[in-house]
Amino acid sequence: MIVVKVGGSAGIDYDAVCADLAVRWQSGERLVLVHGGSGETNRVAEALGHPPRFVTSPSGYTSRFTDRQTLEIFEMVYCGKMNKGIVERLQRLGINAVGLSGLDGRIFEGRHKDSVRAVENGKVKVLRGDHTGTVERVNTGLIELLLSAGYLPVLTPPAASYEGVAINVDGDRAAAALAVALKADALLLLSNVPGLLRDYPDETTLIREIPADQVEEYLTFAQDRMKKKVLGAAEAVQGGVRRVIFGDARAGQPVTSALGGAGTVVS
Ligand SMILES: Nc1ncnc2c1ncn2[C@@H]1O[C@H](COP(=O)(O)OP(=O)(O)OP(=O)(O)O)[C@@H](O)[C@H]1O
Repeated sequence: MIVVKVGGSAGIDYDAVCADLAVRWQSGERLVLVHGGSGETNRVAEALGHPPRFVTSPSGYTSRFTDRQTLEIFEMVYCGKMNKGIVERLQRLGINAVGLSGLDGRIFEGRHKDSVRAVENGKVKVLRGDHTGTVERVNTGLIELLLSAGYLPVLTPPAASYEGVAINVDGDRAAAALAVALKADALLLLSNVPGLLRDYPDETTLIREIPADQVEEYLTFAQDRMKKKVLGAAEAVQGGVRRVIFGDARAGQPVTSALGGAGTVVS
C-alpha cells in the first residue's frame, strides 16, 4: 500500500500524476491519493474579494487563517474544483476513483482549534474564529471498503472536528496520519520542487537522503510551508511508515520516479 499526496502549488502536472497512478493501479498496486489546493484557493479567494490571510505561529509555522468564509472558499476549491478535476482525470483513464473530503464519513478527525497565536508586527496576538485543527484520528473503515470494492479513494481536507464541524487541516500531515493508519509501505509527498532543498530555491542543493531518526534536524532547511511536510514525514516514520519521499510532481512519471528514489528519501 502506498499513500500519495500531491500538493496544490503552481506548476504541478496533474495529468502526469494521474497517468502514472493509473498505470500502477491497473497493475494491481493498492494506493490512496490525497491532494492539496492552496494555489487555486488563493486565486479564488482573491477573485471573491476575501483574500487569503497567512499567519505565523511563535514557533515559526505558517498556516492559513480560516474564518468561516475562508473555509467555504477552501471547500469550493479543495472538495470541488481540485477533487473533481482529479477524479475526472482518473475516470478518463479508466480508473473508478471516488473523491471524498475528510469530513465525509469522518475519514479525518481532529480537535477544532478556534483561536491561533500569531506573530504580527513583532507581537504575539490571539486570533479567534479560526476553523483549523490537526488530524488526530483516521477512520480507515470507509477507505478499506472502497479499496476492497475496487475504487481508488481520492481524499482532501477539510477534516471533521469531534463535534462535526469542518476544520482546515494540513494535507501533508493528514496524508502522514493516513499512511500510518493504513500501515502503508511508503508515503510520497509530491509538490512543485525536486524535494527538500538545502538552500531553497536552488534546485542543485537537493538533499537526497535523510535518516529516519534525524528528520526533525532537517526542519532548519525548510521554510514556511515546507516545514509541515518535514513534520509530516517525521510523524509518518515515527508511526512505522518505512519510507517517505519528497518528490517532484511537475512532469514525467512523478510517482514512479519518487518510488525509484528521485527526490528526498527519508528512511
Ligand atoms: N527547503 C525547501 N525545499 C523545497 N521547498 C521549499 C523549501 N522551503 C520552502 N519551500 C517551499 O515549499 C513549497 C511546497 O510546500 P506547499 O505547501 O506550497 O506545497 P503543496 O504541498 O504543493 O501545497 P498544498 O498546501 O496545496 O498541499 C515549495 O513550493 C517551496 O516554495
